Amino acid sequence: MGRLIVIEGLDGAGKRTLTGGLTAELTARGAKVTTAAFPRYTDDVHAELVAEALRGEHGDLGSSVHGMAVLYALDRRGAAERLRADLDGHDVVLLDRYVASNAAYGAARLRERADGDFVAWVRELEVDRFGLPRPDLQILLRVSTELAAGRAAHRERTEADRQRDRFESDAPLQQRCAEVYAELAAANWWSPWLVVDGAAEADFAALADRVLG
Ligand SMILES: Nc1ncnc2c1ncn2[C@@H]1O[C@H](COP(=O)(O)OP(=O)(O)O)[C@@H](O)[C@H]1O
Ligand SMILES: Cc1cn([C@H]2C[C@H](O)[C@@H](COP(=O)(O)OP(=O)(O)O)O2)c(=O)[nH]c1=O
Repeated sequence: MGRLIVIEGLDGAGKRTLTGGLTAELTARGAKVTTAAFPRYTDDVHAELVAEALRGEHGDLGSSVHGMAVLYALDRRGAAERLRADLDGHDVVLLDRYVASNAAYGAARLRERADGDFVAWVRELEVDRFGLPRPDLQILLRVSTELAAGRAAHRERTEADRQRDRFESDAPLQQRCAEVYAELAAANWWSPWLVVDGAAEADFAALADRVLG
């Protein structure tokens, strides 16, 4: 049974970059690694609906925090069987965003904290009801909202298909989201967390040690 490792953080925190670097380091050590990223915009109809709602389609769906969260959750539910198979066949499965993204972004939109009703609702839905695999480690890439926004804006200008959506360009929302993430990590919500400074160059060797337990 492989280890399920989740990378969380704001848009522009460096999750994709860390996923790539960590995969290279782990593979160089001989580990069998596979990765996935949520939302699975091109592979799942629920994630497709999320993208459309973020563009203003589907009436008031995009303004419903719970409605959007159910779609993100159904995307993961549809991936659960594949995730379990991947865990059976690999040493490490690395995920770029998972259940905690739903908790952090939804709570931030509702101006709640990590100990509020929304985060408890996400846990009941995705953990208790959908039975999604529990991560062995959740890594929070912590960066200031200014740095994350600066990186995301730069990426938006230089890479195709990396436009920020309206929530990702909302600085106060990102700030509240960062706070909920910090609280989730401090509480070791659902499983153990590791907080990493995303402003610096990542220490892939040290991280790989933690990932391999
Ligand atoms: N540790 C880092 N130091 C400097 N720049 C970084 C670092 N990590 C990522 N970046 C850059 O910041 C931008 C956003 O990174 P990315 O990995 O796409 O973030 P995310 O997946 O969290 O949205 C990219 O242009 C990337 O090259
Ligand atoms: C996976 C997930 C993402 N989100 C939010 C976080 C981001 O604002 C947004 C999109 O995720 P993101 O990973 O930033 O996708 P991309 O950069 O490819 O557009 O969705 C949730 O609210 N709940 C979730 O479960």
